[in-house]
Amino acid sequence: MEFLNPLSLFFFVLSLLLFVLFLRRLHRKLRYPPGPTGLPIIGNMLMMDQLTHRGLARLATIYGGLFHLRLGVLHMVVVSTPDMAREFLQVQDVAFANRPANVAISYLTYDRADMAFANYGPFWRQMRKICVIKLFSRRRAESWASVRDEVDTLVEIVSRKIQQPVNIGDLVFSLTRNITYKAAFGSSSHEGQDEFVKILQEFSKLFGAFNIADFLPWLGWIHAREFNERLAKARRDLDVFIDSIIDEHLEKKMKKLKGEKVDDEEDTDMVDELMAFLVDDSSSNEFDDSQSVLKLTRDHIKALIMDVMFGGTETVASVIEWAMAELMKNPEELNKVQQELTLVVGLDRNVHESDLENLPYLKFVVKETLRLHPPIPLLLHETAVDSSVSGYFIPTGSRVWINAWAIGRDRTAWKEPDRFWPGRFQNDAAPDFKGSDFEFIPFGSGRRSCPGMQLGLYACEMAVANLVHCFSWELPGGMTADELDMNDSFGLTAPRAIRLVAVPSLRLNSPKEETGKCIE
Ligand code: HEM
Repeated sequence: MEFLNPLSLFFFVLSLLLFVLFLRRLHRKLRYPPGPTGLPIIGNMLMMDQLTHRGLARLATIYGGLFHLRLGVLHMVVVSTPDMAREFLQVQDVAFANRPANVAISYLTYDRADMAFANYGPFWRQMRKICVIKLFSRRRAESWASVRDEVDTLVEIVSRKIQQPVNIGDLVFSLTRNITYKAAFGSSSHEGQDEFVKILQEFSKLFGAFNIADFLPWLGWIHAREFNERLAKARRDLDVFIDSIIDEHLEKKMKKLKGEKVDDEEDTDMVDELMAFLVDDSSSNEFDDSQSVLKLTRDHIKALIMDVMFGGTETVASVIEWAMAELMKNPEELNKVQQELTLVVGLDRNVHESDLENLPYLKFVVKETLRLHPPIPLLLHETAVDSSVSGYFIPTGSRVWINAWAIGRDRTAWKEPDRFWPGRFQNDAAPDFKGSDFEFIPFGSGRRSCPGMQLGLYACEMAVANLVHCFSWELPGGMTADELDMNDSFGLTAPRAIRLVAVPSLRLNSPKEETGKCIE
């Protein structure tokens, strides 16, 4: 046979050898970062239960500050040190500025018609500009006023529960829901809030639900019908809810144009701001790069409102609850903040916005809380192009998880990293969270960093300041500080696993008799 001809055999073996050498070179060139060995096809999917901020921090102690996992068809790299974070968020940030989205997220954001899940590019840039200028800026007084109003209401509620156990966690979660709801839809539509909260909860569950189609698309038929029906229902519910609010706003706008009288003439909410960009719904969601002014459809408005609700609710509530828990756990720190408040504000009124700039220790407490308990512990990015970091290959479409929680506790960057020690920020050289100190990135850094930082900080500082200034707090049932549970739970955010309950007593001199509200 021709095959057995010695010359042919020689060439066959030679080409095989060359091919193997080529593959080995290619493999060496395309070396993924180190990581645990996976199984064929499913890769490291059996390790799914370890993919929390704590689990990934443990894996980083074995595989290093940059490691690789494969989850079915997905490549995933995990970043756990400040230096690596700088590489991804600053040195090569354009390559890593996309956002990953699973099947549920794509569907529920109207095919990424929002800002938080839009990929980096002209559409995202325009959306971000609108959000920063129109929704979150300091000039948009209504968003900030809603913080003040709701914090006043919080103080009033607690004043009615003196010497009774108060579920601080529940209270601050409804505080931040009220703030964002009011800022988004205006005070007049407060009644529909319970219904909207249910829609949000279902969205949140669906965002995080395990769906095999995300990892092994050819097995997507498993549970597909049931899952897709749930997705469709959730989006329908949101459509009905926000469409009716948009219609109300359109009606109000028409009346104003005709010179008719409308309620809340002066108030503008986020829907009002976004409606200035609304075009006829029959136009598609597609973004035309040449557009100089962004035109929004109803779907864009719905998706953006959901960004605000998700971005601004759990994050802020989680920081307030953790700050209060750390202060209860560390009474000497609580004492220091209260002394500062007494000195600056006095004991005859509650804390005003203008006081905040004179309350450095309060700000250190919020910073230290953000370091130990960043509400978004994992920053989720995606690679836009094939990239190389520290000589390792990271293919297009890889999930990049930046462990802000682990980085905030990095032993090489922080002294006594597990201790709640706000005084560490007293030093002028201490890191700041504005995005250029990569050991402290609770708001992210670079292009995809948080656009709501100022508003979020303001809400955290106002709430914590007023809670500790207007009241003294004790743990319930004789519980000691050492017994207070400090475990967190894991999802897109990392709130306390067990809600904080504490007993308030009045701290200020003269509460108003009829309402119990602190005197102004
Ligand atoms: C203490 C409060 C807050 C913290 C710690 C926080 C943290 C973060 C983080 C870590 C990111 C992702 C950064 C990245 O991927 O690199 C983010 C993004 C975002 N945040 Fe916040 N956030 C807070 C408050 C808010 C508020 C109040 C709003 C809105 C009202 C908001 C809206 C958003 C949006 C829309 C994004 C997506 C930005 C984009 O993808 O371009 N956040 N935030």
